Amino acid sequence: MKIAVANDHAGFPIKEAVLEAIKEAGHEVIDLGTNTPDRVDYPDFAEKAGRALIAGEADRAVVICGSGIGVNITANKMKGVYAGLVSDIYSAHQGVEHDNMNMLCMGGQIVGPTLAKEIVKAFLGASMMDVDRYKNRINKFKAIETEFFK
Ligand SMILES: O=C(CO)[C@H](O)[C@H](O)[C@H](O)COP(=O)(O)O
Repeated sequence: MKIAVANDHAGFPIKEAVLEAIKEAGHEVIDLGTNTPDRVDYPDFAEKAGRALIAGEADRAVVICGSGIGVNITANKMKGVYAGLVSDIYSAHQGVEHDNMNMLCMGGQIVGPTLAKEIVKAFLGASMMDVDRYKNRINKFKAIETEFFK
């Protein structure tokens, strides 16, 4: 898969670990920055990753800020982006399996590089489960998205 990666200055410290995890799992990185510790604004980077998903340039995205909250809020304003704020391995795969999460958000000030790698690998290794009740719930949140976002 092609995986978009975007982060602000506070996500930068775990970025290298995230890139390593994606490559080790056999996927291609689309690096959307930032690539220095200089202060930037997280919405600009969450937006880049969301646009890459919506345009079909990326299959999934990993986005990092300090807490993960700013990028998570921003990304979920974009129709077609289903972002989850994750700091544990179970949620990293369950979010895909049950909820079709296509963007993983993490906090670079919350999650260390070793855990971040495991989270990314769990996210990328997961697929949406073919279970009617999960699909039905997704259809329900997409109906809400259609009503409120357009
Ligand atoms: O965590 C964040 C938003 O949820 C950001 O990454 C920043 O770390 C946070 O807003 C603090 O910003 P600062 O410019 O580094 O003080």
